[in-house]
Amino acid sequence: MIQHLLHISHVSKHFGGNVAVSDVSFSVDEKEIFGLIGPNGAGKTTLFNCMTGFYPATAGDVIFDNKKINALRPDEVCRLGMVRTWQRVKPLGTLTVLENVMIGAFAITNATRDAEAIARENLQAVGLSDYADKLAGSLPIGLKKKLELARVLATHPKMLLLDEICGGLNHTETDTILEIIRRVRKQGATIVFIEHDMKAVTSICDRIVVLNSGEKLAEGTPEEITNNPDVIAAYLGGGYNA
Ligand SMILES: Nc1ncnc2c1ncn2[C@@H]1O[C@H](COP(=O)(O)OP(=O)(O)OP(=O)(O)O)[C@@H](O)[C@H]1O
Repeated sequence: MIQHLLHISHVSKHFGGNVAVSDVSFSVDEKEIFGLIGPNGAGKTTLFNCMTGFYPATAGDVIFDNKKINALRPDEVCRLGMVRTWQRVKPLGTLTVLENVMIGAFAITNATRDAEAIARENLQAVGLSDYADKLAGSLPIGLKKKLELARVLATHPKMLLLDEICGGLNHTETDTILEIIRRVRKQGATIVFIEHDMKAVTSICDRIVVLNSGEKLAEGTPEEITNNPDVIAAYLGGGYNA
């Protein structure tokens, strides 16, 4: 039976007088790849921050795996199985690639040997095994994004929140990341994906929510979203060709 793994219920986030997210509700099912799209400043990252304990929501509830997680800290949310990547990837540059991924693994084990084994497994999963001993700071952006994926995968998440994981990548790098995401879903994870690259979004997402000025503008399949006149007017532009 398909179950909602995540339920966002009437979530709002205000920064003083600035309403960044306004009364947004939607649900994500187990093993879905779910897209969160919208113009710059629409509130996508703020919503991720409210979901993962980095910001308290001003109003509303975040229910993950049947638990209300509004008041939890980011590390507590991570231990429950929801983990995020950052739009601007910031690995610990003076640690090796392996050590960076081990930090993720320490969310699920205290044993260094186990953390190393989990880290190596996930470096292999993203194709970074050959870079294990390199300093993370020395990697180009495409490999840093893969490192970011390996780090969150090492926490063995039920749900991954990916914030522009394809941002700044070329087509080949994007395709590789999308292939990894498909594989991760096949292995049982659920994915929420913030992305501006509409080709990537429509090729990988089962369903999409569109935010605009903090409000939910539309929800549907990629086909419904790319043909929605309100979404075309607010985000995709008149020249968009579904
Ligand atoms: N810490 C903060 N303090 C004050 N305002 C903030 C803060 N974080 C975000 N905002 C504001 O909230 C609104 C939504 O920003 P947010 O970064 O969530 O949008 P976004 O959809 O992720 O945009 P982008 O696609 O450019 O990343 C913007 O007006 C932004 O200036």
